[in-house]
Amino acid sequence: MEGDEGSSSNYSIGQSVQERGLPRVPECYTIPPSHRASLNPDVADVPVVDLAGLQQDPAQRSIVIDNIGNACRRFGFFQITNHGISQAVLDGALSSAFDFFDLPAEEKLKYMSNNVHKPVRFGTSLKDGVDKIQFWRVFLKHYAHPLKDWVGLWPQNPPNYREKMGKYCVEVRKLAMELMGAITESLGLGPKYLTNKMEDGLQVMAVNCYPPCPQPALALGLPPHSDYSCLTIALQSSPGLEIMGNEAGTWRLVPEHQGVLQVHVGDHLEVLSNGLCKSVVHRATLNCERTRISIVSLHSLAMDEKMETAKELVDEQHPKGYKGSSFRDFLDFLSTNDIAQGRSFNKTIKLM
Ligand SMILES: O=C(O)CCC(=O)C(=O)O
Ligand SMILES: [Fe+2]
Repeated sequence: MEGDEGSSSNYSIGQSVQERGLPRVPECYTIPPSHRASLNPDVADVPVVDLAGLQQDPAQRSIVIDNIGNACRRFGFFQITNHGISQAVLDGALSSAFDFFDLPAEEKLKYMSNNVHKPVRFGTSLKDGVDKIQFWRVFLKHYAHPLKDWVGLWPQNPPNYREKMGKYCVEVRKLAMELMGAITESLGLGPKYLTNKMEDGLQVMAVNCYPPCPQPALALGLPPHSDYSCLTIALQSSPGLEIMGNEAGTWRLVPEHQGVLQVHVGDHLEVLSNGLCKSVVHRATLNCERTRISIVSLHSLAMDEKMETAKELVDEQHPKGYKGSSFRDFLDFLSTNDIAQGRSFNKTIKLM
């Protein structure tokens, strides 16, 4: 997530839960009952948008654009099929991520850092010893666009990580650009409204690994948050993502469909659209059986480029609801605020 909560651990990351011999978790260190996940969650009824029509005649294209626009306004979230990224590329990215997290701890700890400004960093929310396991996740984050500027800093191990993850990053970015065009078109701003700014924009990959958790009902993988991006595209190895329904506090599990990708409206798209699109609040839940990986591609404007509300969407009835902010503003906020404690950058940029 573009927001995380410290990164230190006494665990030797990559060992199985059994090898770590984790004790049971004292109640006082688990998340409060009101924030715990159900082990039998309701399933979300979220749109699955078939992107094939985007390449077809104008009538087909406008149906797909309407579907995307409606999903962004109603849910801030949708899933996509026929997105053009082959199963082999998706599987390659996932397997290189699994291989990375399977490496011996020393190899991963080379990238360990708490500094949120670092372009490549490894971290963990398995906090400070065996007691405090509110959040049960290890992650690797790295910048990805332009690939040639960053790929040389990515892990050299496993040996195919750069190639397999690099291929996925390039393709998923192309897809994000296409989706952003469709979304700005659905807002009446035209398909090229953000193209130039997105060309120079950031792509940050959050590769998350949630090892099996002995008590998944007492912890979470990631706390509730919305992404500080324009648009996020996520690929997961198995279910675990939950989104908040329109009624606050109602969590729904995103159902699994083979080959499908998940699209989240991020805070910056909410700002651009003057609140017409809502960034989706989501969290990652855990299970006790298998490791889950999610590969999250966050797309935003350049580091110092402020996202402002489109003036075309502001009038007397719809006054500007947000102040402009850049990705760097967010990182600065993150380095001094603990998002796991409920601090949200999004709230600080709302004018009303
Ligand atoms: O693991 C997931 O499905 C969610 C990850 C996420 O929300 C993030 O990295 O921002
Ligand atoms: Fe997220």
